[in-house]
Amino acid sequence: MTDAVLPPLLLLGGGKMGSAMLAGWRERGVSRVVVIDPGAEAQALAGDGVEVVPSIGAVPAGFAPGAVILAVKPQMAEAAVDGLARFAGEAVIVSIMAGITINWLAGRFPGGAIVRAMPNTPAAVRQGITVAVAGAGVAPARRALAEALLGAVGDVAMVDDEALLDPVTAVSGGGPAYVFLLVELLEAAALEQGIPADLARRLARQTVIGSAALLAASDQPADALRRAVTSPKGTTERALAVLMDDAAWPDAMRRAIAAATARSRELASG
Ligand SMILES: NC(=O)c1ccc[n+]([C@@H]2O[C@H](COP(=O)([O-])OP(=O)(O)OC[C@H]3O[C@@H](n4cnc5c(N)ncnc54)[C@H](O)[C@@H]3O)[C@@H](O)[C@H]2O)c1
Ligand code: PRO
Repeated sequence: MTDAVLPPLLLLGGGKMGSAMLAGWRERGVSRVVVIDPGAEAQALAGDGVEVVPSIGAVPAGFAPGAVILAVKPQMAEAAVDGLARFAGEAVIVSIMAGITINWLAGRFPGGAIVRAMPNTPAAVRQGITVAVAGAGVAPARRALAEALLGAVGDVAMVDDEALLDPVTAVSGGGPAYVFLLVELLEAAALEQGIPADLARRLARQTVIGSAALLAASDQPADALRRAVTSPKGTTERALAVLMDDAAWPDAMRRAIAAATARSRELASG
């Protein structure tokens, strides 16, 4: 399905994630996209078959999208989807909003085919990973279209259990933030050890970029790649002993993921 011709699309919210996905659909040769976004910045998305309108009322008359993608903040979902239900007869509804459940969406798109998904920002460079779940009774062709739209920006895993979306949001949805924090912390620690600022930044960035590329290119798991860096009685062993002291890093990561998972569930309950 990933090479299939994409139908006209309606995108609600052309912010960070919406615009990243739009770039992927453009690469796949989508013919027409209407983006609803009242923000001035979204105007930059217009051109080459993409129209940007400020409200649902301004969607061109007769426009019949094959999919409606919901990419506004969960807190504004209620107001933002008002008036969109009329598209649900023809279109699959794909939501990427954190914590917004299929049940909630079914209340706003009665009888609609709904797919709930959680992508991440590496989608902007087509290196994302999205986990998605289709609502009950979504026809295979609509499910496949949703998968193709999400697959335009990276890997996709379809699952059957919607409850998985909360920990997925914590792990891969927010995951890039934890990696970028690592870059920030590495840079700060380098500065503290007297490395000049421009070199500290270069070292921190390229270490994470290079490590990710090595992981991608290698057939070895992460722990083997870690061991390959860690010489017995060497410097890395000393550093890892600090990070793992009292299970500091494992414990912090466990608590962080549990906290984000709980927040995703909170968003779901309103
Ligand atoms: N940023 C991430 O890492 C990430 C990852 C996965 C999922 N998500 C989900 O994607 C959604 C969008 O997040 P984002 O980071 O792109 O946010 P964002 O703030 O960058 O984008 C939201 C966009 O919605 C627009 N908007 C506001 N009100 C609107 C309305 N009534 N109608 C249409 N558009 C409206 C804003 O102008 C903005 O451009 C959220 O629900 C979030 O949970 C985000
Ligand atoms: N960003 C969104 C949030 O922080 C969802 C995952 C990544 O809520």
